[in-house]
Amino acid sequence: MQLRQKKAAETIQNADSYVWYAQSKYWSWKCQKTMGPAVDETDDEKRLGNRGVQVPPDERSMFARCSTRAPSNLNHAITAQPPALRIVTRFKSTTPEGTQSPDPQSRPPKSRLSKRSVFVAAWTALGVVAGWQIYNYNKSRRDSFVAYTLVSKEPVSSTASIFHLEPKQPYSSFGLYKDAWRKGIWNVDFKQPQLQIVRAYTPLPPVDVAATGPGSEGGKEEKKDELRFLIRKDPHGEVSSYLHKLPVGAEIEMRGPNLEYELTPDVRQIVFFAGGTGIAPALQVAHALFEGHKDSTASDSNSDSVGRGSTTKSLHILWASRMREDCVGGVSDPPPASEAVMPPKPTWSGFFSSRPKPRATSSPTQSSGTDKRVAIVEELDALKRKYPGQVTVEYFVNAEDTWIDEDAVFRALSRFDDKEFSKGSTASAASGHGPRQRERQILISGPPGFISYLAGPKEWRNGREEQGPVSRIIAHAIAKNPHDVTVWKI
Ligand SMILES: Cc1cc2nc3c(=O)[nH]c(=O)nc-3n(C[C@H](O)[C@H](O)[C@H](O)COP(=O)(O)OP(=O)(O)OC[C@H]3O[C@@H](n4cnc5c(N)ncnc54)[C@H](O)[C@@H]3O)c2cc1C
Repeated sequence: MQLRQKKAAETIQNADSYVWYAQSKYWSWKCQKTMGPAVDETDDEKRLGNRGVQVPPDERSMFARCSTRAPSNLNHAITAQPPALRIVTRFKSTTPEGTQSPDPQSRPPKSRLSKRSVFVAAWTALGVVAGWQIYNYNKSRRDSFVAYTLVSKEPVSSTASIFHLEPKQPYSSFGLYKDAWRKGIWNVDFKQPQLQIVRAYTPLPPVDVAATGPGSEGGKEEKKDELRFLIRKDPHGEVSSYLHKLPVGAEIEMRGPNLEYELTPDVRQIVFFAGGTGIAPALQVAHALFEGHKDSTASDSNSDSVGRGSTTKSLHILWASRMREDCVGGVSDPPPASEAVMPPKPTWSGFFSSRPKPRATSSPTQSSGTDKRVAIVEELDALKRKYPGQVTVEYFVNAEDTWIDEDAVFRALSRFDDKEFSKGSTASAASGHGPRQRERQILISGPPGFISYLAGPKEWRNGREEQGPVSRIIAHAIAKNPHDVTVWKI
């Protein structure tokens, strides 16, 4: 400790010597004479004058030689001194040849050090304050409602439309949303102003014009600040029926983003179970999985942080709709060629006796002949074209008696490639430990009944909604087709 203090004092002395040396040279030049120490006390007094300028003894000697004969020069000398000199030389530590280090007692190193400390502390404090202000600014933007305009409503089916919204003000929360798109699943709150109630809605990812193609049915250009939402009309629901009644041009108050699920860069394979408008989070996940972590990759935009290409990523979506009109034109991808072994039929088939008996099939894998496709199906098809073989979709339509049952989950698990890791248990799957479990995820998003039917309900604990244990169809399927996988109920 003492040694460190001594070193610091030496450094300062060296720096000071450099200053004095430079100053003596400057004043020698200015006064056209060689500098020297004051000859006696009177000379010293004269040099300092009565200006109350605090000049250390050594410094006085330098200014003085000049001022003894020409007192006006002292004035000039003090004001004309280069102001930045001391700060600049503070960082120099060598003593110029032929100069003497000043007496350390005359310039306590502590005060010099504290000046620098004060400077550094001031900048640090400024940085902290600025950071805090930015955080608060973002938080207040997130927590306060912002006015958006409903620019168009695009009917998807008799009960659902895609709402296109633009911010009323040119400033907007675009920056906040840009970050959210990269992260994973997020939503915003819409306000019903008369009742002062809010409901959450999930934005659809930006339209990829290149993938849909400007000439194609889905080739629509999206404005930078625009947000789109797939909103189902519940005739008895307060906010959804209010939104569906709004005319184009109406104002909607929105607050967000609220991040629900963060997709970490190590996630490689996802099986996504979507129920109804739960397809919106599935599209968000597709966006985050394939586009979200591109920035963090070093040289190859197709490589992740551990050097594997984005071509090793995969997403299989199982989308269940009530009616065919919600997914018109959707054609299921065939199961993978390697998938051969089907699980034994469940012995507990009567378990869901209150429900229609599930059939272990998704909707047809052949096109029905009609070219008409609803907007969401077009977007899913665009994803499949952009990431061939990596994005696959199965459609289930309850009205056509196709259900996501245990066989469907079993087959979906077979899409997790890399069989060498195909081991584990339901318990470990639910715990979410181990690198493989982070790389492979099962996500379930939809109405509470849908989540509960597939994996058991979420649970309320200490005033918070928690995941709850993974049970039912997903748990049974994992038990029969073991994979290290993490299950998330969204
Ligand atoms: C994170 C999140 C994201 C979401 N994203 C979307 C999305 O992208 N798109 C979308 O369409 N929806 C989404 N939702 C659902 C949405 O938030 C609303 O819940 C939905 O629109 C219905 O709200 P509402 O106010 O219209 O209905 P509510 O008024 O909440 O009513 C819902 C249903 O409950 C019934 N009900 C109400 N009160 C009673 C009562 N006392 N007794 C019996 N029944 C009652 C109503 O008849 C109605 O059928 C999301 C929900 C969450 C949590």
